[in-house]
Amino acid sequence: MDEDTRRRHAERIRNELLPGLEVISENSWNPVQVRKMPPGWKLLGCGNYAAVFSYPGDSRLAVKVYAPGRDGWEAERQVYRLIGEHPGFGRCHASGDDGGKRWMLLKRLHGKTLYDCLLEGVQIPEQVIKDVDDALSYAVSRGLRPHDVHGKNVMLKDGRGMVIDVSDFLKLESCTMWSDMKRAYYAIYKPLLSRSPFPVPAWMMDGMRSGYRWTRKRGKEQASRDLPEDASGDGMLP
Ligand SMILES: Nc1ncnc2c1ncn2[C@@H]1O[C@H](COP(=O)(O)OP(=O)(O)OP(=O)(O)O)[C@@H](O)[C@H]1O
Repeated sequence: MDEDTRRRHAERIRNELLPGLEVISENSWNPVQVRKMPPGWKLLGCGNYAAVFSYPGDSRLAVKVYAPGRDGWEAERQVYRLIGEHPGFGRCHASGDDGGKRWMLLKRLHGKTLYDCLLEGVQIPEQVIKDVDDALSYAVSRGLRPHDVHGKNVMLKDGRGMVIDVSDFLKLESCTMWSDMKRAYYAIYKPLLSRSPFPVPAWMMDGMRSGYRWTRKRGKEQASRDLPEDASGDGMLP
């Protein structure tokens, strides 16, 4: 995207979207809420930190606006700068902080998250796993540490996989979510579900997520107990 186009989009976001927009976050463990939104802009989704909108008149673009009081904007900008252009990731074309309203103009991603594929019984090809592996190796080669890569943060589009959330890639602690996900894919999904996938009920997905969260928490507690006393600071934990 050239500099003029970038400036034009930034002005439109500044003048048309931000003045009529109210995104609030009550806490960091629940999705933000959009209280007010100007006409013509449509909500694509809410995370715990930010809301993402479609860009009127251009289906290749999306605008992410962070809720006041939620950090992550600076780190996410930095990660996108380091990633540059790669088919396994989105892209940030421009960003700004206008009177505390922090936004990013992103490449809009069209597709289905792996979580939704399971819920809807959509087949997840092995290529997705390979694409995400490639993307994460590339991220590591750029000095990043992939973090929080799980079924809701990986998208399937035309048989290919893409990582949609890179906001935690500067965190120092290691994260096993993607290797756990891959293990489940090869041990359970590929032999049992990949040939004739069926919709996995939401209650079962929620049960698996809770079980997984509980196992991770137990693992971390165990690891912290196993550390020698002078090495038990949080930064040492996996
Ligand atoms: N580039 C994009 N194109 C289309 N939709 C997107 C894009 N980025 C995010 N979304 C949608 O917006 C939702 C929220 O975005 P995202 O997960 O990045 O927010 P967040 O607050 O940073 O997330 P988290 O709660 O994981 O920290 C996503 O679940 C997805 O539905």
